[in-house]
Amino acid sequence: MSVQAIASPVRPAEAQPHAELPRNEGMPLDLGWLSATRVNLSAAERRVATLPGRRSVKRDAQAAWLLKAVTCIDLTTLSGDDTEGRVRRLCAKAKNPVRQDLLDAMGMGDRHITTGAICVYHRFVAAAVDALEGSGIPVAAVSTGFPAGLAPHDVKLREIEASVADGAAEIDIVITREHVLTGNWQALYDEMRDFRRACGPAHVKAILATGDLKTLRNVAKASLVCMMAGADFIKTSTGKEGINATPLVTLAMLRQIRAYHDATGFMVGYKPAGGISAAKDILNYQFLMKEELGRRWLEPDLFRIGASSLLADIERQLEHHVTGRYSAFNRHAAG
Ligand SMILES: O=C[C@H](O)COP(=O)(O)O
Repeated sequence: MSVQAIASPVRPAEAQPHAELPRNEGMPLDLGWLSATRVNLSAAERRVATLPGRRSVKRDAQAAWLLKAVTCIDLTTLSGDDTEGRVRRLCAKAKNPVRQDLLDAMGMGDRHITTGAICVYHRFVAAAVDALEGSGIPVAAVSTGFPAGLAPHDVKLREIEASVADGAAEIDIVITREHVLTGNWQALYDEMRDFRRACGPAHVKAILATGDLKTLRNVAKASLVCMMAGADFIKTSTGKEGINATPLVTLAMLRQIRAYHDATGFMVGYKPAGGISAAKDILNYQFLMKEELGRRWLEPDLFRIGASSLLADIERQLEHHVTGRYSAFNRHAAG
């Protein structure tokens, strides 16, 4: 079977793969639901431990999954030494994330594969919007005092508004971890509600910074509160915590997305981010998404991968798939 046959869900970027989903409108804060929320740690660990052994895909199937992953990457640069030049180079890579000769060899040369988005600091939103004009690739901005999220609340709201005014279609906000660590769910709900309102038409991804939240139960509750307050996506990490995205934390968050969908009918997206740099690792996240939430959640409107260096390894794996040889990492500088 060819990559093309397997990867047929990888559609041209300009086409709408599915009817636009209704946005998560949120719901009143339900403290009873929260206090009943539990995570069975040992069962979750067992579930995650069996994942790589049970689902290994090879050759054409693996190439198809990896191409699908490319379409879900929020290609990211979030460094103190970022420059407009670096952001523009990243945008060029987002438009052509995989070499044309490799795509042609896989029968995917006409699919106009792009990354899901570009993710940058507010300062670079306007330049990224300009560089991506006509491509259909959205710009995501990390606002709200990223990565600590400890700026004054009104300053965070102004930052969101400024990013939207500059053309950001998606805003990745960071929550105040203290609200979770002190169990102040009302404060977290109110904060998230305000962020959602400030985003207006821009979609909002709530970064939980799971590595700071101490327990999986806290992660599960914070996920629920952010969804109740209207988050379009929940996202694991800023990439700056000591522990970033993991399959275990993913499982805890996906189970809450499922529970929220069962209760409200709203489909909320998921974004693992931080420390995901190996192609083989992203396959596990994709399998978890498919098994826990279903095929629909593999599309870029419900699944994003926050990563600054994953694309380089995916391209290397695809080159190996096509040519039988691995190239050096320095041949894949961007992404
Ligand atoms: O949101 C995305 C992350 O900041 C990217 O983290 P990374 O540089 O570890 O891939």
